[in-house]
Amino acid sequence: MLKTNYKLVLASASPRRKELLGMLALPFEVMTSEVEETSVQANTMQDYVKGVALLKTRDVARKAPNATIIGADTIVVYKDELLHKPKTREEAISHLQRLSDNKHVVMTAVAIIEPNGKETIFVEETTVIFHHLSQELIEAYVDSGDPFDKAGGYGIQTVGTLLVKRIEGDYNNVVGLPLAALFSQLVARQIIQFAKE
Ligand SMILES: Cc1cn([C@H]2C[C@H](O)[C@@H](COP(=O)(O)OP(=O)(O)OP(=O)(O)O)O2)c(=O)[nH]c1=O
Repeated sequence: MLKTNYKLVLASASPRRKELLGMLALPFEVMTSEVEETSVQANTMQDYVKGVALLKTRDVARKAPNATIIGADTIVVYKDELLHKPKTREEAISHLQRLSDNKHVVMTAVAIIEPNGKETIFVEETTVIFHHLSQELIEAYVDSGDPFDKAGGYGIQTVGTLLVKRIEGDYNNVVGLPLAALFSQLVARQIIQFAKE
C-alpha cells in the first residue's frame, strides 16, 4: 500500500516506537544513538523535546547516509515540571502522586532527516487526565516495575492504562510516536508514496 524510495531508519531503542512504525507496513531498520539527552538547553518544553529528538536523529544520520532517518523523544509535563523516567521507587511514587486526580501533557517531538540533509521537526501534544490514585494503588503499580523505563513513570499501553481517566489527542503520541502526524509529514515531503500493489 505504501512505498519509499530511500531506506528508512528508525533512530530509537524503544520497542514501542518500533511496533508503531511497523504499522505503516514499510520496511525499516533500527539504529540507536548514544547521545547525552541532558545536554539540551531550551526556554520552552517544546524546544527542549525538539532539541533532544534532533540530537538523537542527527547522531544516527551521521552513521547512515542515503537513508531517511526518523527519531523521536517523549516527555511528560505536569504544570511547568518535566517528569523524567523515574530512577528510584521514591521518584516513581512522587511522579504518580503529582499526576493523581490531575491533568498533564505528553509531548512527543519527531525529527525526520532526509538523505539530502533536509530536516523536519514537529511536536505533538496529548493531554492525559488521571483518576484519583490511592497510595496503595501507586505503590502496587510502582512495585510491578512498569514505570521505570517510561517518561512520567507510567505506560498507557500496559497496566498503567488503569490510571487514566481520559485523554485529549492522539493515543499513539502518549506511547511514543504520533503515527498519523508522522504519516502526513512523510507523504507531504514525498518520502513515502501510495503504491498500487
Ligand atoms: C507516558 C508514556 C511514556 N512511554 C515511554 C515512551 C518512550 O519510549 C519513553 C520516553 O523515553 P524516550 O527518551 O522518549 O525514548 P526511549 O529512551 O524509550 O527510546 P529512544 O531514546 O531510543 O528513542 O516513555 C510509554 O511507553 N507509555 C506512556 O504512557
